[in-house]
Amino acid sequence: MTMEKTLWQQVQLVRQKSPLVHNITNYVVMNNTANALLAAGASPIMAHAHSEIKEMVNIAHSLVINIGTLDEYWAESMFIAAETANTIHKPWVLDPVGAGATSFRDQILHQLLQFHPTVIRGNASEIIALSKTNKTITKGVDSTAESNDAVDAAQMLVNQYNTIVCISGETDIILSKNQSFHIRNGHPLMTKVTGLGCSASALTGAFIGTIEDKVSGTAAAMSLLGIAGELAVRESKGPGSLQVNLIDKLYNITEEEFTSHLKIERS
Ligand SMILES: Nc1ncnc2c1ncn2[C@@H]1O[C@H](COP(=O)(O)OP(=O)(O)OP(=O)(O)O)[C@@H](O)[C@H]1O
Ligand SMILES: Cc1ncsc1CCO
Ligand SMILES: [Mg+2]
Repeated sequence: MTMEKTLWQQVQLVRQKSPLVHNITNYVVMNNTANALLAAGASPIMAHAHSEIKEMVNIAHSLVINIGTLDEYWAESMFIAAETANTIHKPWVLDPVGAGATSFRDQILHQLLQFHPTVIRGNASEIIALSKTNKTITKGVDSTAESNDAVDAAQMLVNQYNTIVCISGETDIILSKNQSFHIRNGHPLMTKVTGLGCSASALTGAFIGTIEDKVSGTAAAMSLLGIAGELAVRESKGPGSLQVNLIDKLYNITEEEFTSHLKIERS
């Protein structure tokens, strides 16, 4: 089977299985993230109360931890969730929003890494900062580096934490121990809608909660968002309509659209 077909089958599998994705994410993107998951066929739940975290991780198919609007209470929620996921082998995604911006973020991220995220998805600045907390170049939550600059940093994270790393940007680069993907879909206007990286992480959660091959699942999730994004841009007047059109495209995308627009290389 071609890679295009395989990844499309995974998109369909998420629609059929409708995985429950437990998100501990930030206040900015909760709504868009839940809508992106629903549009792709998954079932989102946002929950962070300490009293319910363990049960929620147990019933969910996957967990997504996003430190965007971190505070002390939520940090503890994240530790409980990540520890539970690691213990019961539930796949989980770490989105290190704003890594390197403050020592608080870096400290929490360092602790979360000890629970071996299945996938880490961040922009290039965040991945670099995550690997070298002593030399930070993150400026807020937007990337100031290119995906390529972050490859060495990502490789280090892959080896040290036995994880998959996805560096998002103009090219999405997915690295694991034995294979890598470069995906050249998406559109620059996507950086003008808040939280599309967060949606990428959440979709990755839905796919790794459904698909056994976590690297391929990550590639399918990133391909879906990139293609849906570039097709949605064609129907948009600016970031406002893009946000809405992207949700529609995640829901409506056809096999023909997916397979004919996919720009992916595997190595
Ligand atoms: N310059 C670009 N050209 C084409 N597509 C892009 C570009 N930048 C981002 N994208 C698309 O947007 C997606 C989200 O990636 P991005 O790196 O912007 O996330 P992020 O910085 O974490 O965003 P946020 O923190 O706002 O959620 C990428 O996977 C890609 O499809
Ligand atoms: C703008 C912003 N600030 C904290 S989280 C977030 C959403 C993008 O990650
Ligand atoms: Mg981000």
